[in-house]
Amino acid sequence: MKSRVLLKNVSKTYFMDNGEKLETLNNINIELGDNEFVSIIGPSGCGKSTIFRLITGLEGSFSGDIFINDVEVEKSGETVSYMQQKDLLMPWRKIIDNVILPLELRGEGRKDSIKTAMEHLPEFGLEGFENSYPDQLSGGMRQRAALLRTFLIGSPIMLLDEPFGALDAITRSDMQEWLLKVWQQNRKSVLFITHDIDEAIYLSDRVYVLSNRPGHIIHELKVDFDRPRDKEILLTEKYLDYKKQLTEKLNH
Ligand SMILES: Nc1ncnc2c1ncn2[C@@H]1O[C@H](COP(=O)(O)OP(=O)(O)OP(=O)(O)O)[C@@H](O)[C@H]1O
Repeated sequence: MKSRVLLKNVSKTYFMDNGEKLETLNNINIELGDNEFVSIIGPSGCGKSTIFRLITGLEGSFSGDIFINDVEVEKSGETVSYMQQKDLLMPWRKIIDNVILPLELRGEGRKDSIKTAMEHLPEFGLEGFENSYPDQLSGGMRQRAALLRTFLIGSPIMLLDEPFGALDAITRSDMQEWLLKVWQQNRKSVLFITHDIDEAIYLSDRVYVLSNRPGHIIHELKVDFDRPRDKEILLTEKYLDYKKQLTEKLNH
C-alpha cells in the first residue's frame, strides 16, 4: 500500500487579526517514503505543527505543493492518522470509548468497533484497562491510548506531534522502544515531531532540522543504523557523530 507524503517548496504565512503577517514556513521540502520513519526537529514556534496541519488539510492556504500518495492534498481525500500535541483523551469516557472514536466516526457499529479495539489492546499495553477512565492510567498508558486511537483512524500514514513530550525520561525511553516495536509490526509511514535529538536519532530513518521561524530545512540527516534497534546504538561513535551534527545545526 502506498503511504507517501511530499512537500515541495511549501511556504505558509498567517494573517493576524491586526493585519500583520506572520511568515511561518519558508520553502519547505520534505519527503516521507513508504514505510519510512522520519522526524522533524526544530526550535519552538518554527512551524512544525503547521506542517502537519497543512498535510491533513486542516490549514488550507499555502504556496507550493503537497502530495499525499502522489495526489495533491486538495484533491486527495485521504484521511491521514494525526495525533496532535495536546491530543487529550476525553476524561468522561472510558478508555475503550475513547479509542473507538475514529471507528464510530467512520460509521462502524459500536459492537464491531469494540471488537476491533480490543484486539489491539494487548499490543498497546492496555489489556484489562478498557473500562478505566483516563485519570486512572499512568502518563505512558494515556499516551498509548491516544496512540491507539490515532492508529485506529486506519491510515498507512501517521503524523505524530511530540507524543512523548510530557513524559518523564524513563517512561519516555520505554515508550520509544515500544513505539519502534509496534511500528515494525505494523509498518506505517510515520512523520514524527520532537524536540529531543536522542529520540529523533533513535527512532528515525531520516531527520529534518528546521531553522527558527520562518522555518526552512537547514539539515537532513540519514540515520544509518540497522533495524530492529536497541539502545546500545546510543553508545556508538556513529551515534555521537549524528548527535553532534544535529546539536550544531540546532544551535546555529
Ligand atoms: N492559526 C494560527 N494563526 C496565526 N498564527 C498561528 C496559527 N497557528 C500557529 N501560528 C503561529 O505560527 C508559528 C508556528 O506555530 P507552530 O505551532 O507550527 O510551531 P511549532 O514549531 O509546532 O512550535 P512548538 O515546537 O512550540 O510546538 C507560531 O508563531 C504560532 O504562534
